[in-house]
Amino acid sequence: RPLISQQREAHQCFTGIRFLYAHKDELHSLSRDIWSNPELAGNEKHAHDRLVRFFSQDQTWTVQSHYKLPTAFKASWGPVSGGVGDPVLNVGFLCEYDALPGIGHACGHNLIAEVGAAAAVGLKAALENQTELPVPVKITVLGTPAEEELGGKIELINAGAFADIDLVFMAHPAQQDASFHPCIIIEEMLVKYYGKASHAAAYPWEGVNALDAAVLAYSNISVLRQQLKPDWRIHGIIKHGGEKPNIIPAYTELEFYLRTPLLKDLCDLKAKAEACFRAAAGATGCQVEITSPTPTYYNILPNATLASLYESNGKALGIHFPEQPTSFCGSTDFGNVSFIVPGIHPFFYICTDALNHTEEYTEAAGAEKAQLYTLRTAKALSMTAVDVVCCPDLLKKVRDDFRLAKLKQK
Ligand SMILES: NCCC[C@H](NC(=O)CCN)C(=O)O
Repeated sequence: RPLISQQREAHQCFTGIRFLYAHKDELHSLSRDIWSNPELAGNEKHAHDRLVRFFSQDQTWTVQSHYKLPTAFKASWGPVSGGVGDPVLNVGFLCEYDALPGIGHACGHNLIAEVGAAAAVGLKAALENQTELPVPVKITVLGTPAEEELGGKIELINAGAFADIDLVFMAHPAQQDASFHPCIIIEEMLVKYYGKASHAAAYPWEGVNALDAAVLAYSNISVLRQQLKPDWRIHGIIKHGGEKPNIIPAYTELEFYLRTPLLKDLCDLKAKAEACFRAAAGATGCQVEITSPTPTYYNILPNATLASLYESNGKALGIHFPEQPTSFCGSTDFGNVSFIVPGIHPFFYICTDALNHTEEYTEAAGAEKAQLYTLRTAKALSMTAVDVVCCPDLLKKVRDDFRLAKLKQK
């Protein structure tokens, strides 16, 4: 690229970084407030209102609260630069903000909200007053609730919220920095056993024990696990196990998560798991009902160009990317987004060795020392967005990677 374009781009990045540095306390207070008021999937009212206020205070953002879902929102800015009538490039940033039952922000979604908001306002600062961008650029921030459960992004996809977005950026706290980690497919299974109550001492022979069915189901799955491929996962809990020791349980409920890297493997795993659940019903004489209450979360599609840009920008900011990042074997509804819009979902270190979904991670996600890493991640995302909006060749490569990654899934 001509030197003049590179210099202009470097200047834009610098402006974005300086803006984020100047607003670091405000950004920390945003995530700290969300962290102090943890809310479960679909109930993130406080976080929603806080983020809506954050964007509304700058009147250049157009903010839609309760956008398509009660606790989702949309904030849009632009378009800026480009010729009148030119197609607009709409750059999306995602904020998650749901917490976990009992342990608060143990997955650091308060920091995801901060990263998404910070990267968006950083990009806006970088692009403001630009008159020579190759295409007009618009920024859209989507508040995407209910990642830990329900699949808020999938509902937003189905409601058309991603239809006009061209690129999508978010980042997730973990144990290490990684520009890409695949995240695997997940399907939930809810299993209900119906038996018959009876006095457990006086007339046990009259009862049909739904807890026995649940225990057998749990054991069947544990035995099955020995024969599964190393990268498949199946794990669950007994959600309802009866009322009282002297009442033979007439009803029990289990919730299981099934995960595989490939969709075709998920079908095999589902069939094996169902056989385990039905066998437990047969052995105990219970009726069984098996459902999948939430939509399937897909694996994340890689985008090699975005990942390599993110790594270069991250390294320039001091981020260390291990050669072989240890695997984070979780799942996310961002996977579904990655199938419809080119995007990136890097992971970032937050100055702790604690593991996600533990109380120690909750502590770390609210700590001051996570801030340097969180804002550095936001800066790397903004810089990556600047690279793509300033260089049509890169945008083309990003789109080519997206098409190729989808083809490889078939
Ligand atoms: N019911 C969906 C669970 C998703 C959950 N996601 C994560 O832990 C990663 C991001 N929060 C999971 O168990 O993988």
